[in-house]
Amino acid sequence: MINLQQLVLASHNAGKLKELQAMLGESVHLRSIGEFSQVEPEETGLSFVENAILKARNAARISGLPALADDSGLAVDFLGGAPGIYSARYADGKGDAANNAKLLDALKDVPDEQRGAQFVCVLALVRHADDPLPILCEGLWHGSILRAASGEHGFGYDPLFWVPERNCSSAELAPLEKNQLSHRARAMALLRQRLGLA
Ligand SMILES: O=c1nc[nH]c2c1ncn2[C@H]1C[C@H](O)[C@@H](COP(=O)(O)OP(=O)(O)OP(=O)(O)O)O1
Ligand SMILES: [Mg+2]
Repeated sequence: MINLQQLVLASHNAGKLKELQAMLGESVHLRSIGEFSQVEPEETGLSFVENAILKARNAARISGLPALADDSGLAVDFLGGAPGIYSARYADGKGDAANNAKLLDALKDVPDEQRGAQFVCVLALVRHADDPLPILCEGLWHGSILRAASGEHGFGYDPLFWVPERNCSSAELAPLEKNQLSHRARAMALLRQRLGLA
């Protein structure tokens, strides 16, 4: 059994930490890998699953604790699933605003009906760095890409992601609402089931 009192989140993204901690509730305390190291591992995998496992193993090795990793991104239909696993690096590491500007530009001549996209989240949980059986859970969130940014909540591509079931952007959702609908929420619901927390 995994000791969830001492679980490290293998992420340097404060937005993910906030959302995942809110979903897990107070019974699980997520410690940030930033407490142990500021060095981010190179995400050399070719899939969300590979990168999630790589980040989880790295954090478990550094901290000596069980580790949870989140590898996520935005897959845009018109772009053949790009930026996908490269979402964080889409504008060569210049950050969220540059990523969003590049995406708007790539889709500037694309009509509404071809602007479909999915947020993807893979969670990987390892008991220790060499765990041969990581727990893997995936969540998808279907929407489309707006023509301009809208909303102040969330992080990353949220201001560009239209949520059809709520008729607003993901950055216009209250945090509690995003945490019930998102790709991350879906992956976490599966993880909770697997861990017997649901
Ligand atoms: O709910 C979301 N709302 C908006 N944008 C999102 C979301 N979820 C992932 N994203 C975007 C942010 C980043 O461009 C990429 C994740 O990249 P990803 O490598 O998994 O995370 P990261 O580098 O920010 O932190 P870390 O690797 O330390 O966990 O997808
Ligand atoms: Mg990353």
